[in-house]
Amino acid sequence: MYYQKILEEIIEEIRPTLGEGAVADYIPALAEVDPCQFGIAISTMDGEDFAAGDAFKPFSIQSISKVFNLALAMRLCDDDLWSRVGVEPSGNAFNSLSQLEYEHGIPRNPFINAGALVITDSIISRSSEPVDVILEFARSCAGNPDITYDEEVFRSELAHGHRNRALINYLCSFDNIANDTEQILTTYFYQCSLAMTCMDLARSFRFLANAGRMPGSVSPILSSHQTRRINSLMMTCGTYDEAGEFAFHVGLPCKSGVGGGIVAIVPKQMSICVWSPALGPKGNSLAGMQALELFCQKTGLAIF
Ligand SMILES: NC(=O)CC[C@H](N)C(=O)O
Repeated sequence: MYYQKILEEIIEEIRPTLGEGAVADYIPALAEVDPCQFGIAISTMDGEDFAAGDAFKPFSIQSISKVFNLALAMRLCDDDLWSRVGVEPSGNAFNSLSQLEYEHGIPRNPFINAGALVITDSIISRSSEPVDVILEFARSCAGNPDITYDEEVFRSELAHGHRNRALINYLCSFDNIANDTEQILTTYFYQCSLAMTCMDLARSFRFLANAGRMPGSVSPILSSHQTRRINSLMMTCGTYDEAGEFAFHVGLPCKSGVGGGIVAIVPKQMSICVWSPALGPKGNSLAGMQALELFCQKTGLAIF
């Protein structure tokens, strides 16, 4: 009940600021979401779940899906990835084009859009039905067979994803794409449109807090070495050009999405997901970041 009380306290403290910031309107379907919603969920290593607010309401996970995709790609073709995508924070917006030019088509990391497109491309090279494979992976991580893609969000992004289309063509010009660009975009927009709840996401990412293994499961999803690498990338690159602020104020590996969700990992203890759709200027949920900071202050949990 200790954690439940903390989550309730956080909601009370956050409530006056809900709605500050702006929803991501460059994807029209996301512009219609009520900005004042807020949910938070925790799933611990000993199998306890805690939730408050809108924690059971599905939302568009957007770039949080890049963690699923990186984990899948590391399972399928780990060694091939790191010559095609870097591991440094970009210091630029997640959808920036300019850095690709002077870095010769090698995206800085797998969590900016250019890097995620390369990762999706590598999954397509190894699987005949990538859209199904990604959905099945998300469902099995969450332990929820009802998770689906949100077709409206998918179609909205497919129709308006001009920057991603520019990025993939640019990557092609540097010979860093192996498959059909429309198939990669379709797969990427589907993964971004996954609709999941805070509770689904908190459960899904417990393997990242537990050396690659879901608590209670015998078969690991990733090795402990691979898991450490994903956590490191989340810490340094998971919230784009705000990763320094997150490390400073929160102190946990985090991954955000423009749907307003943020997942955070407390190694060996739990996975946390917060969601509130209104974003700050770097594309991260404002209330979500505040909630994670409050959580770490109240519990003293942090990796340093
Ligand atoms: N940061 C994000 O969540 C961005 C994901 C979004 N689908 C895009 O490609 O722009």
